[in-house]
Amino acid sequence: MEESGSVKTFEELFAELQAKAAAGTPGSGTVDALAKGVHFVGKKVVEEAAESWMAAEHEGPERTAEEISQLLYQVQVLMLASGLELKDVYRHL
Ligand SMILES: N=c1c2ncn([C@@H]3O[C@H](COP(=O)(O)OP(=O)(O)OP(=O)(O)O)[C@@H](O)[C@H]3O)c2ncn1[C@@H]1O[C@H](COP(=O)(O)O)[C@@H](O)[C@H]1O
Repeated sequence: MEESGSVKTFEELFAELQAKAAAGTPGSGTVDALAKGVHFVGKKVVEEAAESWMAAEHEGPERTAEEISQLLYQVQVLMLASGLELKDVYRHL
């Protein structure tokens, strides 16, 4: 599964989402999700976790990677919705 072109890292994505949340960027799905709140975002996390599991069992590595990327995104939105930064999570690793 070689990646061509530019690759966004976990840290880069979080910085991008933080900036959009702080600016309230119009048209941002992240800003919209944050406005809906923790309950809405939490359900998205569970949904993407389930889809990652199903992809891993039935759909192969490429689809699994795609679903996991969405799970990582939703987890980051949940961090923002909870007022957390990456360092708050990393200190538990
Ligand atoms: N990586 C992601 C990402 N992964 C998933 N998603 C969102 O999560 C949703 C879930 O994907 P699905 O295909 O499961 O969604 P769906 O079932 O078709 O649609 P839903 O009903 O669940 O919305 C997508 O519709 C996106 O809204 C993401 N939205 C944004 N990003 C990244 O976040 C950055 C900021 O995005 P904006 O805030 O929208 O500018 C972008 O540059 C992207 O790199």
